[in-house]
Amino acid sequence: MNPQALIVDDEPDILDLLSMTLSGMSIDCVTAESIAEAERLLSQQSFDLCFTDMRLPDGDGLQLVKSIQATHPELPIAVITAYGNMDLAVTALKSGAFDFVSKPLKLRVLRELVEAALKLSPNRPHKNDRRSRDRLLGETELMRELRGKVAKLARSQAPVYISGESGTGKELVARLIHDLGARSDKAFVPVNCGAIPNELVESEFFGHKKGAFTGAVADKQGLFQHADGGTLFLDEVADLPLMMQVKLLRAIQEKAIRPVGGHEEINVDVRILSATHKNLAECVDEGTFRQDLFYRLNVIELQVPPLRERKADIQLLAEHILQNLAGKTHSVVTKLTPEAITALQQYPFPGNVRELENTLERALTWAEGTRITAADLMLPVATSSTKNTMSISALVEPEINQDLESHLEDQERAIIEKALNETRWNKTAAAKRLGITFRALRYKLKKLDLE
Ligand SMILES: Nc1ncnc2c1ncn2[C@@H]1O[C@H](COP(=O)(O)OP(=O)(O)OP(=O)(O)O)[C@@H](O)[C@H]1O
Repeated sequence: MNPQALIVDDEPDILDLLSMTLSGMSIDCVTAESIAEAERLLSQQSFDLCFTDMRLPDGDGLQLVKSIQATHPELPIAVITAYGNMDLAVTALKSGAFDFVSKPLKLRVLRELVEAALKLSPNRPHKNDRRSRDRLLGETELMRELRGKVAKLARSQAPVYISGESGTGKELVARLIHDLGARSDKAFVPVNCGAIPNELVESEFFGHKKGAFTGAVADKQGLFQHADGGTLFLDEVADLPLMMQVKLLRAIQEKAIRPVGGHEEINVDVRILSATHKNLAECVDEGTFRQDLFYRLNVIELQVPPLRERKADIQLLAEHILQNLAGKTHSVVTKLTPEAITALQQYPFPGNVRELENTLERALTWAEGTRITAADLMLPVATSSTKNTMSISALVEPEINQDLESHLEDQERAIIEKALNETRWNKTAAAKRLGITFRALRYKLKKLDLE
């Protein structure tokens, strides 16, 4: 049987265009001219997809989005909005619409939307639930809730802004949203926005034409093209230079990009997920992040809680990490003594799950036999503060005869070395722990002769 679509609209032109396009894709269409008629049809037969106009004779499309959320949460519903009415589109996405299309309808956009919607078959969530439980571990209420939200967001095309401290699992969450959704057979492209030098950022995102600048020896595709049909994950999005923020906003709005040195626009169909460990709303207040872009990225915010708020999951996570490490080295799984587990549960983990991974990997090198003791963990003495900052208490004893500047440099060097050691010289992770950009860290490494 062909997939069934319900189209709710009272404009004959739109009805015709939609019916023709969908029929061309072997989809059977049933039309309704009002919310009441749509609800009657929904109670009588099952549908695979629904389109609704925003303005209907007996109410607005949002009403229908909400009632379908309540009665048929598995049914993808797309809203048709007037050209340029982004506010309404965003509200619809927040209310649970799968996606939106603006008038005048573009056939390409319509087809992509329909294809994505049809990939979400109603019996997928159960399978998904097991899959996400195996990857995003945790049995605390917080983690169950998070997995529920991830599964729901995977069924939508809405941009999601993932907030949370460093190392909490934001990228893992983004990957899951992609893998459980309709775009999973296309690429998931993660990009660390803070790690791209300013002068290259535009060409990294949009690609360039041969000869566009010195060194552009051949045409090159950008990240948007790599992610076409899939998902672009903008990690550390707060670090994006302002000039690039304007261009990114345009690309998202137009669903098109122009390579550096190119004259033609290229259509792209990309779902945008973003994250940062910074407070993006504060960045907007401080003027370092554009409000309009924030509004477009943050259609839905998903918070990943810090590890210290889900201590009951620490043991489960630790055992899983040790199992993985044993698998990598083909050795017997090392166990934690009860004291070691207690020590882990009492430590605030400012670096969250990533710090737990690093702690256990380091402990393995100290552990004797197949047991990790509390001492092997070498956890820093917890400071009273549980904030996501490092303890910098007396890293380097000041020399009386030292001038202030070289003393500060020594302190800086010691803190940076500590962060680098704790992140196994992963500069991106170290920069995050230090609360500075990748670029700033690179500069400091050079200045302090640490490279
Ligand atoms: N709930 C979890 N279950 C299993 N592994 C997890 C979980 N949360 C995080 N991890 C692991 O912890 C590490 C850090 O996670 P991830 O890179 O997703 O964090 P992040 O919040 O994106 O960090 P950053 O802010 O530094 O970019 C990864 O190896 C990830 O697989």
